[in-house]
Amino acid sequence: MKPVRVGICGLGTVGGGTFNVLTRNADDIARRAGRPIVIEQVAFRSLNPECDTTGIRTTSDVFEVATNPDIDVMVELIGGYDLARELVLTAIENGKHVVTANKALIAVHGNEIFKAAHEKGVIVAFEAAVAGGIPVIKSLREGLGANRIEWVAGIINGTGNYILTHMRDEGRAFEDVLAEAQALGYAEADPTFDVEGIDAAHKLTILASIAYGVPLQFDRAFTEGISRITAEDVEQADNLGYVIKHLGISKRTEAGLELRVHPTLIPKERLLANVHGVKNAIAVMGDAVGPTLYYGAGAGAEPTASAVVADLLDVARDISTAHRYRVPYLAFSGIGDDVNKLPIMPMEDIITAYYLRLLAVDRPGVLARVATILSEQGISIEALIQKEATEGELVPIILLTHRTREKQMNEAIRLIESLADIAGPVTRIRVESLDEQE
Ligand SMILES: NC(=O)C1=CN([C@@H]2O[C@H](COP(=O)(O)OP(=O)(O)OC[C@H]3O[C@@H](n4cnc5c(N)ncnc54)[C@H](O)[C@@H]3O)[C@@H](O)[C@H]2O)C=CC1
Ligand SMILES: N[C@@H](CC=O)C(=O)O
Repeated sequence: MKPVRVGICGLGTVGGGTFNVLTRNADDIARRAGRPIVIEQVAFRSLNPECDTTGIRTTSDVFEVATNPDIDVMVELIGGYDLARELVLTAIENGKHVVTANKALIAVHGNEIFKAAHEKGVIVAFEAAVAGGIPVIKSLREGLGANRIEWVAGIINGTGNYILTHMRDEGRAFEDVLAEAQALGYAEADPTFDVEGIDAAHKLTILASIAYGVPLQFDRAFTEGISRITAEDVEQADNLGYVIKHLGISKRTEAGLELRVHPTLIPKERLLANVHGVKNAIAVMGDAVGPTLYYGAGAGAEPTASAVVADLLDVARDISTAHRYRVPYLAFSGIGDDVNKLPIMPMEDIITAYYLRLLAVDRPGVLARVATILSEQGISIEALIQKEATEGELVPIILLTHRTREKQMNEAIRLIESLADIAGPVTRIRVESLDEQE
């Protein structure tokens, strides 16, 4: 059968991995796809020393690939928003299928890109955009296609989980572990995307769109990163029986969809609490199947390449089918008026339990004043740790609350921070028991 001809744009971590996996496993891939998948052209700024491009057409102009009539599928691995958008739209305009690992691109410009692809009858596949090598998009789109999805929750940033794991287990400094994750090729070009939760919010936006059949709404996601987590929080969470993980959480509720990314206390015995290093794990609850869990490498050259090449295999199989019969890539059906109108809930309406850490002046009555504020907001305390005070020092007070509405907690924190006995901002970490979820 006629080969599928691929053009790769970008030969960095993922581009290099994709090039090497496609080359090394060419025979197996051809057997699985029913036809060979060949690299026709590669565009890069500087050659990746791990890739032997001998005999392959190369260029420094990515648009040469997007417009090359000898190419069936363009693989976008340059990253970023604007140039990648222009490149992908050019490839679509030129009738090419597109495979990308670029979650920023899909989360922010996906609605426009899918509309263009739908009109042109081409495929835009993006398995590698969420959770590296874990086939969670395929699982949601196809394996769980019979289910009404109730919630999706998971660790979806490998760099962040790598940092939290090594800070906890080895007591290492944040910056030191981040530099290591960058050297290993896990981090984004701008690592603030990893540590401030933006990358995870991109991924959660994509997962929610597929899970519930809603348009991509990155601008509605609540996003908080791990940069303010201290060693003290990690230790106190441990004392209370919890582990701090950075989670993306999306739940279907009667009021709409929750879409939130933030550090979270999870009970130590939960599966997600035991996912370490660069590994990601996503739990999905379907009404028919119940809870399911997807686990594996969330970043890195060849794990991510595994997902990119899986998309190429899908494209190779799908292009022999009329496009209206293909599994829709984004939501439930074509891009049009029939999209699901489930609203994204305001963060103020989210209900969860909280871990609070405050620094208090050691004076009689301070705890009573804090407890009164919480009680006046209808918030009850589940556990409390107050450390011994040393003369003249501020005392950390750790509180674990029962579930309450975010709006009430915002007001309680505002009032606590205004007390003369309290120094500095209150640290708040949300708690997910995941009880009803696993
Ligand atoms: N590194 C990882 O583990 C993962 C990365 N991704 C995504 O994959 C994409 C690529 O990421 P990495 O490979 O890590 O980045 P990278 O920075 O290692 O590679 C990007 C490559 O594209 C090249 N490039 C950029 N603009 C170009 C242009 N105009 N013309 C030619 N070459 C150009 C750069 O020189 C670089 O070699 C990003 O969208 C990223 O979010 C997704 C999953 C995992
Ligand atoms: N920077 C990302 C790469 C994969 O998506 C991460 O660390 O998860």
